Amino acid sequence: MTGPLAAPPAGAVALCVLAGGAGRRLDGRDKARLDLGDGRPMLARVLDRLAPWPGPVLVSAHAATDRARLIEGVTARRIDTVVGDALTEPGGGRAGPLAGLLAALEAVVARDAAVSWLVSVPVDLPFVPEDLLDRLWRGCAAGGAAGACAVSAGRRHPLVALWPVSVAPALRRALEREGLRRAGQWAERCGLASVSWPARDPDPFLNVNDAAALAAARAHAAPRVFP
Ligand SMILES: Nc1nc2c(ncn2[C@@H]2O[C@H](COP(=O)(O)OP(=O)(O)OP(=O)(O)O)[C@@H](O)[C@H]2O)c(=O)[nH]1
Repeated sequence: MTGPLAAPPAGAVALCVLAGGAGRRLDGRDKARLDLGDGRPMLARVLDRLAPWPGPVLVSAHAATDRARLIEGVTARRIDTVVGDALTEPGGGRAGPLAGLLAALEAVVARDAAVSWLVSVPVDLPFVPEDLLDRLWRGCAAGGAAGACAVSAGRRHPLVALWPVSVAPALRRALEREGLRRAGQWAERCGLASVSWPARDPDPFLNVNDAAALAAARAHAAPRVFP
């Protein structure tokens, strides 16, 4: 980043919601479509919390053909592009979230020269903080880093991060030639600044990975009914 700008230039930061997972710990349910009891699919919830996003909005699916299923019930939200994964495992299996991140980075590099950064957010974070871009940006600028990654309760969340789009070729090399798959390793390699969020209940990065986390998220998200 050149100079600690107080805010990103308009249109310079894309958003990518990663939604191409298999959801194995939730018996294969599509997390993007989970309703926490507030009448919205989780993808809509995440987009609502981060709206209005001041740049292109992408959703990363495993295959671009997943588009119709993914955006059903979400059409009132702004989605500029749904991208399919940039690579798969031999046989067509999922290569993991970094394959989705790469697809999004390559898509914005190819289509929009005004975009220099991209924020990735997994779709299974229904309480993602509304000040995500602001704090990641300021943490990145303050640390003189290339990008920034969210931390809560002492844990790094390598997929909740601000990336310079210029890392796309290096990410492709790492995925294809080294077989790198772990997001934490990739974040480490990019030298991202760590940006901590204050503790709160629920944790702003509560991750709906399994039945227990889904129950906890539902307890926090459902509209309260007062007698
Ligand atoms: N585009 C894309 N996104 C993925 C892929 N694998 C995981 N993700 C997304 O990355 C985020 C973190 O995924 P995980 O929780 O590790 O995996 P998951 O598939 O959602 O769940 P499990 O199968 O239970 O591990 C979620 O938002 C997923 O939708 C993939 O192969 N491609």
